[in-house]
Amino acid sequence: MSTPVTVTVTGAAGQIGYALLFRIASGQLLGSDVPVRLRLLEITPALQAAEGTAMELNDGAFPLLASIDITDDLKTAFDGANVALLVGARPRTAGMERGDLLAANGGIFGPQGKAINEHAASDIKVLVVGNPANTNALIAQHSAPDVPANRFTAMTRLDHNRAISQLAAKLSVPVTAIEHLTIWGNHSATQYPDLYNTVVNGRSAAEQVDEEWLTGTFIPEVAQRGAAIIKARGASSAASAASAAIDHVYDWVNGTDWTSAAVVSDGSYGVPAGLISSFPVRSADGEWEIIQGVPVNDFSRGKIDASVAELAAERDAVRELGLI
Ligand SMILES: NC(=O)C1=CN([C@@H]2O[C@H](COP(=O)(O)OP(=O)(O)OC[C@H]3O[C@@H](n4cnc5c(N)ncnc54)[C@H](O)[C@@H]3O)[C@@H](O)[C@H]2O)C=CC1
Ligand SMILES: O=C([O-])CC(=O)C(=O)O
Repeated sequence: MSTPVTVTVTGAAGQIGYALLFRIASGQLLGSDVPVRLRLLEITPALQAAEGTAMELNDGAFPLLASIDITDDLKTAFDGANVALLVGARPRTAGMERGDLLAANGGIFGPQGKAINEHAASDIKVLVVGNPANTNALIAQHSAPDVPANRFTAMTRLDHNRAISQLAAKLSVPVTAIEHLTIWGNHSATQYPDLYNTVVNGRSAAEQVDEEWLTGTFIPEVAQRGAAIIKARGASSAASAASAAIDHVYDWVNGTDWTSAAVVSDGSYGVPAGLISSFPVRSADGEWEIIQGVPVNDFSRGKIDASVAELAAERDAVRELGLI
């Protein structure tokens, strides 16, 4: 058994937290031989609910769960953290303008980034799940100038997994037959799931589906899947979001040849350096690397540019608000 890894989860009493914490405790986040210390950050009124979740975690008698701390204090939450899952965010409510949403989230992700800068372990890895995830990650990253920028990531793995599932169903193949799928851009309705570079049983996926399905069904259904889940369930995706967060961190720590993650752009594929955008990535030795040389055709170029333009507009808006 290795030494325990400290994992901080914000918004721990929320829906995603409830699905996520049990999977972390069971060893699925880091590996079946890695003990974890959980730090649960919540706002003060939700501390009691977080205590309830902690009671249930204890009742799971997980062999890998070394300790659980519950707090509303940022320093306590991030002190010595090796992995931070930033799930808690301010949701958009009726009548709220986009600027208000960004400002409210700046008030959460700015101080959390600062606390990570000051108190987290030197190997800290951050995954932002709370929406708008890419721009919340950008705010946190800018508030942590001493942490390497590439430690801040945002989640597009749920979109990636949704796209794999939709394609597998369409082609009547198992999900394991699908390789090299990429989500580009923002975790929003402008995201672009790219089938031109996706390979299924050794052949291009785009060649195995008709163009009408690709543009008229697949792309919008992947991009709007979150809204479809809200309509059907009466609540937003929680277990699937938690599952994708597990996949993202597991692959970051343990390595993968190809997946999708929103990482800080180095200018690859014409995405302005500094934006946190989804790319095809691989991971080795605990570091994401943007996969180079993926062909981008004219159709893909237009879709990627549109999503990246939205990210740039969000960046400009938070810059105007003084959040970065
Ligand atoms: N990137 C992605 O693919 C996905 C992102 N999401 C986003 O994840 C976020 C969480 O979703 P749910 O768990 O369903 O929401 P939820 O509303 O059930 O839970 C959020 C929790 O965060 C807490 N919270 C709020 N502000 C906080 C702060 N400053 N510090 C610590 N905790 C705080 C709340 O008290 C609440 O318990 C939302 O922003 C949602 O839009 C959801 C699904 C997919
Ligand atoms: O819109 C939401 O809160 C949920 C979300 O991001 C998704 O399901 O992709």
